[in-house]
Amino acid sequence: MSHTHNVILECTDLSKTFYSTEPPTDVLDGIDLTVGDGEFLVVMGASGSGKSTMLYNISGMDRPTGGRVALGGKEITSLTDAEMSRVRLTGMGFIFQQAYFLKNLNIQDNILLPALKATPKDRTGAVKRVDDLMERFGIAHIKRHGITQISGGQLQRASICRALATEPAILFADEPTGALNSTMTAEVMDALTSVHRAGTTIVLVTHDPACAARGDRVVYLRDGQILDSHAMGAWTEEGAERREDDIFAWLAKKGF
Ligand SMILES: Nc1ncnc2c1ncn2[C@@H]1O[C@H](COP(=O)(O)OP(=O)(O)OP(=O)(O)O)[C@@H](O)[C@H]1O
Repeated sequence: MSHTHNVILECTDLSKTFYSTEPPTDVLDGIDLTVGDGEFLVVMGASGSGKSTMLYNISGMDRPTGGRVALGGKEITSLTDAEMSRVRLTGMGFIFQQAYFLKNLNIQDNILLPALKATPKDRTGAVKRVDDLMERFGIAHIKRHGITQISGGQLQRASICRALATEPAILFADEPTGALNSTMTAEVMDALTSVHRAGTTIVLVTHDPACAARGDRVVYLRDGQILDSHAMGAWTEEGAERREDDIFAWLAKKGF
């Protein structure tokens, strides 16, 4: 984390055990993590190292077995389910490998849903925010399309619009380019770089060093622990290739 950043998210001694298995599965084992306000943090690690589980537990989608998580200085681990839902709806945005959109609504109405839920009395404001976002991410012309009528890259940019329409302080992304070809991956990563430059904090889980190169810092997970952290400074198009090589070399040393 850059020293100029204030802390937005802080996890202390976070652990997660699944008791649904016999024997129980320890997945997160004493995670200490600080994310700076406005930081673009990348989470990497081998398959099964606990990346998704960590993302779900730091974002209140799941409840850790131990430890605490504070968002903006406020502990969220002890909130009720209803309080937690409200924090997720108004303070956080989420994107996943698959866009969870409703088939019977067009793209614009899908993007509008969470924004209307967050501010039901301000439909005009929500529509304006959504229109501006769709314009900014190059999908305004397909707003009346159905979700099966657009490309995977457009669908993921729509997911980004939906996540940002509530103006969250932090955006969590779990392998958002995992199902995309390299052209669409670049489109989505350009969108995330723009989101980051506009000041939103991002936590991105990815397997792809080219995507990781967009971040300010990469943490590496192994067996549910943060093994190492690699600070990179701000991404530029000119420096992209060198950063990617640098991440490759860093990962190779960990046997990735
Ligand atoms: N609900 C669950 N019940 C039991 N075990 C689980 C559950 N969810 C995840 N796990 C286990 O936790 C471990 C970490 O899973 P997780 O999905 O967090 O890893 P990951 O690093 O994101 O992997 P990938 O890169 O393959 O997505 C795996 O061994 C997985 O089987």
